[in-house]
Amino acid sequence: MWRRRLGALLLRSPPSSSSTAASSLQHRRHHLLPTQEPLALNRLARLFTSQAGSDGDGGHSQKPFIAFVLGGPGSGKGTQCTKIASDFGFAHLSAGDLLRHEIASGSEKGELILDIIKQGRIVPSEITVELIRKAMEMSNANKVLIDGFPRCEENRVAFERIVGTEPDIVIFFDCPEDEMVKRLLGRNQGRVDDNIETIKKRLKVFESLNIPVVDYYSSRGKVHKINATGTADEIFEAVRRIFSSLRF
Ligand SMILES: Nc1ncnc2c1ncn2[C@@H]1O[C@H](COP(=O)(O)OP(=O)(O)OP(=O)(O)O)[C@@H](O)[C@H]1O
Ligand SMILES: O=c1ccn([C@@H]2O[C@H](COP(=O)(O)O)[C@@H](O)[C@H]2O)c(=O)[nH]1
Ligand SMILES: [Mg+2]
Repeated sequence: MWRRRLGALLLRSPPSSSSTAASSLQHRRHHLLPTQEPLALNRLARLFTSQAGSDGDGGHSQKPFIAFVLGGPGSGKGTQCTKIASDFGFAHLSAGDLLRHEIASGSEKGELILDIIKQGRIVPSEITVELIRKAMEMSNANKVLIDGFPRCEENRVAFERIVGTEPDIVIFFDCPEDEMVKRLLGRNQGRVDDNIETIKKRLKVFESLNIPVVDYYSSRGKVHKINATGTADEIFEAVRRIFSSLRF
Protein backbone atom coordinates (compact mmCIF):
# COMPACT_ATOMS: atom_id res chain seq x y z
CA MET A 1 0.00 0.00 0.00
CA TRP A 2 2.85 2.30 0.97
CA ARG A 3 4.67 1.53 -2.24
CA ARG A 4 1.53 1.73 -4.30
CA ARG A 5 0.67 5.19 -3.01
CA LEU A 6 4.08 6.82 -2.82
CA GLY A 7 5.80 4.80 -5.50
CA ALA A 8 3.12 5.37 -8.10
CA LEU A 9 3.34 9.09 -7.53
CA LEU A 10 7.11 9.21 -7.57
CA LEU A 11 7.77 6.93 -10.45
CA ARG A 12 5.07 8.11 -12.79
CA SER A 13 6.71 8.96 -16.11
CA PRO A 14 7.24 10.95 -18.12
CA PRO A 15 6.78 14.01 -15.92
CA SER A 16 4.64 16.73 -17.39
CA SER A 17 6.35 20.01 -18.15
CA SER A 18 4.59 21.74 -15.29
CA SER A 19 4.92 18.99 -12.73
CA THR A 20 7.65 16.45 -12.03
CA ALA A 21 6.71 13.23 -10.27
CA ALA A 22 8.27 14.49 -7.05
CA SER A 23 6.49 17.79 -7.23
CA SER A 24 3.19 16.08 -7.90
CA LEU A 25 3.79 14.13 -4.70
CA GLN A 26 4.53 17.38 -2.93
CA HIS A 27 1.43 18.91 -4.43
CA ARG A 28 -0.72 16.02 -3.30
CA ARG A 29 0.85 15.93 0.12
CA HIS A 30 0.49 19.68 0.40
CA HIS A 31 -3.25 19.20 0.64
CA LEU A 32 -2.81 16.74 3.46
CA LEU A 33 -0.12 18.55 5.38
CA PRO A 34 -0.05 22.23 4.57
CA THR A 35 3.04 22.93 6.69
CA GLN A 36 5.19 20.20 5.22
CA GLU A 37 8.57 21.14 3.76
CA PRO A 38 9.42 19.95 0.25
CA LEU A 39 12.85 18.71 1.29
CA ALA A 40 11.39 16.53 4.00
CA LEU A 41 8.85 15.26 1.52
CA ASN A 42 11.47 14.25 -0.99
CA ARG A 43 13.36 12.40 1.66
CA LEU A 44 10.28 10.60 2.96
CA ALA A 45 9.40 9.56 -0.54
CA ARG A 46 12.92 8.25 -1.16
CA LEU A 47 12.95 6.41 2.13
CA PHE A 48 9.78 4.50 1.60
CA THR A 49 9.71 3.49 -2.03
CA SER A 50 11.23 0.29 -3.32
CA GLN A 51 13.65 2.31 -5.45
CA ALA A 52 14.90 4.21 -2.41
CA GLY A 53 18.57 3.95 -1.57
CA SER A 54 19.48 3.31 -5.18
CA ASP A 55 20.61 6.93 -5.42
CA GLY A 56 23.36 6.12 -2.95
CA ASP A 57 22.16 8.37 -0.15
CA GLY A 58 22.53 5.62 2.42
CA GLY A 59 18.82 5.50 3.22
CA HIS A 60 17.13 2.12 3.65
CA SER A 61 15.28 0.86 0.64
CA GLN A 62 12.09 -0.61 2.08
CA LYS A 63 9.25 0.69 4.09
CA PRO A 64 10.06 0.18 7.76
CA PHE A 65 8.58 -2.68 9.75
CA ILE A 66 6.06 -0.97 12.03
CA ALA A 67 4.75 -2.30 15.35
CA PHE A 68 2.04 -0.34 17.15
CA VAL A 69 2.30 -0.93 20.90
CA LEU A 70 -1.01 -0.48 22.70
CA GLY A 71 -2.38 -1.03 26.18
CA GLY A 72 -4.00 0.94 28.97
CA PRO A 73 -2.27 3.71 30.89
CA GLY A 74 0.38 2.09 33.06
CA SER A 75 0.15 -1.30 31.36
CA GLY A 76 3.92 -1.18 30.78
CA LYS A 77 4.17 -0.12 27.12
CA GLY A 78 7.17 2.15 27.66
CA THR A 79 8.97 -0.33 29.90
CA GLN A 80 8.59 -3.15 27.38
CA CYS A 81 9.40 -0.96 24.37
CA THR A 82 12.75 -0.06 25.94
CA LYS A 83 13.56 -3.75 26.19
CA ILE A 84 12.37 -4.54 22.65
CA ALA A 85 14.40 -1.64 21.26
CA SER A 86 17.50 -2.84 23.04
CA ASP A 87 17.17 -6.55 22.20
CA PHE A 88 15.70 -6.37 18.70
CA GLY A 89 17.16 -3.12 17.33
CA PHE A 90 13.92 -1.19 16.96
CA ALA A 91 13.62 2.59 17.08
CA HIS A 92 11.26 3.44 19.94
CA LEU A 93 8.90 6.32 19.19
CA SER A 94 6.56 7.11 22.07
CA ALA A 95 3.66 9.30 20.95
CA GLY A 96 3.26 10.59 24.52
CA ASP A 97 6.97 11.50 24.71
CA LEU A 98 6.78 13.31 21.37
CA LEU A 99 3.82 15.31 22.66
CA ARG A 100 5.61 16.09 25.94
CA HIS A 101 8.66 17.19 23.95
CA GLU A 102 6.44 19.58 22.00
CA ILE A 103 5.14 20.97 25.31
CA ALA A 104 8.72 21.43 26.54
CA SER A 105 9.58 23.34 23.36
CA GLY A 106 7.30 26.13 24.54
CA SER A 107 5.38 26.27 21.24
CA GLU A 108 1.78 27.43 20.99
CA LYS A 109 0.80 23.91 19.99
CA GLY A 110 2.49 22.73 23.19
CA GLU A 111 0.09 24.79 25.31
CA LEU A 112 -2.89 23.12 23.66
CA ILE A 113 -1.31 19.68 24.08
CA LEU A 114 -0.62 20.28 27.78
CA ASP A 115 -4.21 21.26 28.38
CA ILE A 116 -5.47 18.10 26.65
CA ILE A 117 -3.04 15.78 28.45
CA LYS A 118 -4.05 17.22 31.83
CA GLN A 119 -7.62 16.29 31.00
CA GLY A 120 -6.67 12.80 29.81
CA ARG A 121 -8.18 13.50 26.40
CA ILE A 122 -6.74 12.78 22.94
CA VAL A 123 -4.67 15.33 21.05
CA PRO A 124 -5.93 16.11 17.51
CA SER A 125 -4.72 13.51 15.04
CA GLU A 126 -2.98 15.88 12.67
CA ILE A 127 -0.68 17.08 15.47
CA THR A 128 0.29 13.61 16.67
CA VAL A 129 0.61 12.02 13.25
CA GLU A 130 2.83 14.84 12.05
CA LEU A 131 5.13 14.42 15.08
CA ILE A 132 5.31 10.66 14.48
CA ARG A 133 5.88 11.08 10.76
CA LYS A 134 8.76 13.49 11.37
CA ALA A 135 10.28 11.23 14.03
CA MET A 136 10.12 8.24 11.69
CA GLU A 137 11.77 10.23 8.97
CA MET A 138 14.52 11.49 11.28
CA SER A 139 15.22 8.04 12.73
CA ASN A 140 15.64 6.52 9.27
CA ALA A 141 15.09 3.19 11.03
CA ASN A 142 13.90 0.06 9.30
CA LYS A 143 12.14 -1.27 12.43
CA VAL A 144 9.95 1.07 14.42
CA LEU A 145 7.90 0.72 17.60
CA ILE A 146 5.14 3.29 17.86
CA ASP A 147 4.28 3.34 21.55
CA GLY A 148 0.84 4.53 22.69
CA PHE A 149 -0.63 5.32 19.28
CA PRO A 150 -3.23 5.19 17.71
CA ARG A 151 -5.47 6.18 20.65
CA CYS A 152 -8.72 6.19 18.67
CA GLU A 153 -10.16 5.26 15.30
CA GLU A 154 -9.66 8.77 14.00
CA ASN A 155 -5.92 8.56 14.91
CA ARG A 156 -5.69 5.25 13.09
CA VAL A 157 -7.34 6.52 9.92
CA ALA A 158 -5.22 9.70 9.94
CA PHE A 159 -1.99 7.69 10.29
CA GLU A 160 -2.89 5.34 7.47
CA ARG A 161 -3.91 8.26 5.24
CA ILE A 162 -0.96 10.57 5.95
CA VAL A 163 1.86 8.06 6.41
CA GLY A 164 0.32 5.77 3.82
CA THR A 165 0.73 2.40 5.50
CA GLU A 166 -0.70 0.09 8.15
CA PRO A 167 1.32 -1.40 10.99
CA ASP A 168 2.78 -4.84 10.38
CA ILE A 169 1.82 -5.97 13.87
CA VAL A 170 0.08 -4.62 16.94
CA ILE A 171 1.22 -5.57 20.44
CA PHE A 172 -1.49 -5.22 23.05
CA PHE A 173 -0.60 -5.29 26.74
CA ASP A 174 -3.62 -6.53 28.66
CA CYS A 175 -3.54 -5.40 32.29
CA PRO A 176 -6.22 -5.17 35.00
CA GLU A 177 -7.29 -1.62 35.90
CA ASP A 178 -6.34 -1.83 39.57
CA GLU A 179 -2.79 -2.88 38.64
CA MET A 180 -2.51 -0.02 36.12
CA VAL A 181 -3.70 2.51 38.70
CA LYS A 182 -1.22 1.20 41.27
CA ARG A 183 1.66 1.46 38.80
CA LEU A 184 0.74 4.97 37.66
CA LEU A 185 0.39 6.31 41.18
CA GLY A 186 3.80 4.84 41.98
CA ARG A 187 5.54 6.05 38.81
CA ASN A 188 6.88 9.22 40.38
CA GLN A 189 8.20 10.86 37.22
CA GLY A 190 6.39 14.16 37.75
CA ARG A 191 3.91 13.60 34.93
CA VAL A 192 0.99 16.04 35.02
CA ASP A 193 -1.44 13.21 34.27
CA ASP A 194 -0.31 10.79 37.00
CA ASN A 195 -2.98 11.83 39.51
CA ILE A 196 -6.11 9.89 40.33
CA GLU A 197 -8.56 12.31 38.65
CA THR A 198 -6.73 12.26 35.32
CA ILE A 199 -6.01 8.53 35.59
CA LYS A 200 -9.77 7.82 35.86
CA LYS A 201 -10.37 9.87 32.71
CA ARG A 202 -7.52 8.14 30.85
CA LEU A 203 -8.98 4.75 31.74
CA LYS A 204 -12.40 5.77 30.39
CA VAL A 205 -10.85 7.09 27.17
CA PHE A 206 -8.86 3.87 26.86
CA GLU A 207 -11.98 1.69 27.15
CA SER A 208 -14.21 3.74 24.89
CA LEU A 209 -11.75 4.88 22.19
CA ASN A 210 -8.57 2.80 22.26
CA ILE A 211 -10.10 -0.66 22.60
CA PRO A 212 -12.02 -0.25 19.30
CA VAL A 213 -8.65 0.25 17.56
CA VAL A 214 -7.38 -2.99 19.09
CA ASP A 215 -10.59 -4.70 17.93
CA TYR A 216 -10.13 -3.34 14.42
CA TYR A 217 -6.60 -4.71 14.13
CA SER A 218 -7.68 -7.99 15.74
CA SER A 219 -10.19 -8.40 12.95
CA ARG A 220 -7.28 -8.00 10.54
CA GLY A 221 -5.24 -10.66 12.34
CA LYS A 222 -2.51 -8.25 13.45
CA VAL A 223 -2.84 -8.26 17.23
CA HIS A 224 -0.58 -10.12 19.65
CA LYS A 225 -2.22 -9.89 23.07
CA ILE A 226 0.13 -10.22 26.03
CA ASN A 227 -0.80 -10.72 29.66
CA ALA A 228 0.82 -7.66 31.26
CA THR A 229 0.77 -8.87 34.86
CA GLY A 230 3.87 -10.22 36.59
CA THR A 231 7.30 -8.70 36.64
CA ALA A 232 8.61 -6.69 33.71
CA ASP A 233 11.09 -9.49 32.96
CA GLU A 234 8.36 -12.15 32.97
CA ILE A 235 6.27 -10.10 30.58
CA PHE A 236 9.28 -9.56 28.35
CA GLU A 237 9.68 -13.32 27.97
CA ALA A 238 6.28 -13.39 26.24
CA VAL A 239 7.27 -10.35 24.20
CA ARG A 240 10.54 -11.97 23.23
CA ARG A 241 8.77 -15.07 21.92
CA ILE A 242 6.68 -12.92 19.58
CA PHE A 243 9.54 -10.81 18.26
CA SER A 244 11.82 -13.82 17.88
CA SER A 245 9.25 -15.43 15.61
CA LEU A 246 8.95 -12.42 13.32
CA ARG A 247 10.74 -11.98 10.03
CA PHE A 248 11.73 -8.39 9.43
N1 LIG B 1 5.47 -5.50 35.13
C1 LIG B 1 5.52 -4.44 35.93
N2 LIG B 1 5.30 -4.59 37.25
C2 LIG B 1 5.33 -3.51 38.08
N3 LIG B 1 5.57 -2.25 37.67
C3 LIG B 1 5.79 -2.06 36.37
C4 LIG B 1 5.77 -3.14 35.43
N4 LIG B 1 6.02 -2.64 34.20
C5 LIG B 1 6.17 -1.31 34.36
N5 LIG B 1 6.04 -0.96 35.64
C6 LIG B 1 6.11 0.38 36.23
O1 LIG B 1 4.81 0.94 36.06
C7 LIG B 1 4.89 2.30 35.68
C8 LIG B 1 4.19 2.47 34.33
O2 LIG B 1 4.93 1.75 33.36
P1 LIG B 1 5.14 2.35 31.89
O3 LIG B 1 5.54 3.77 32.00
O4 LIG B 1 6.03 1.42 31.16
O5 LIG B 1 3.64 2.22 31.37
P2 LIG B 1 2.96 2.83 30.08
O6 LIG B 1 2.04 1.82 29.55
O7 LIG B 1 4.00 3.36 29.16
O8 LIG B 1 2.14 4.03 30.73
P3 LIG B 1 1.59 5.36 30.01
O9 LIG B 1 0.52 4.96 29.08
O10 LIG B 1 1.07 6.18 31.14
O11 LIG B 1 2.75 6.00 29.32
C9 LIG B 1 6.35 2.66 35.67
O12 LIG B 1 6.70 3.23 36.92
C10 LIG B 1 7.06 1.31 35.49
O13 LIG B 1 8.33 1.28 36.08
O1 LIG C 1 -1.23 9.29 20.45
C1 LIG C 1 -1.38 9.89 21.54
C2 LIG C 1 -0.57 9.63 22.64
C3 LIG C 1 -0.78 10.32 23.80
N1 LIG C 1 -1.74 11.26 23.87
C4 LIG C 1 -1.93 12.06 25.10
O2 LIG C 1 -0.79 11.97 25.93
C5 LIG C 1 -1.14 11.37 27.17
C6 LIG C 1 -0.01 10.54 27.67
O3 LIG C 1 0.29 9.52 26.73
P1 LIG C 1 1.15 8.24 27.16
O4 LIG C 1 1.18 7.32 25.99
O5 LIG C 1 0.43 7.65 28.31
O6 LIG C 1 2.49 8.75 27.53
C7 LIG C 1 -2.44 10.61 26.89
O7 LIG C 1 -3.23 10.40 28.04
C8 LIG C 1 -3.12 11.57 25.92
O8 LIG C 1 -3.67 12.68 26.60
C9 LIG C 1 -2.54 11.51 22.79
O9 LIG C 1 -3.44 12.37 22.84
N2 LIG C 1 -2.33 10.82 21.64
MG1 LIG D 1 4.32 5.27 28.30
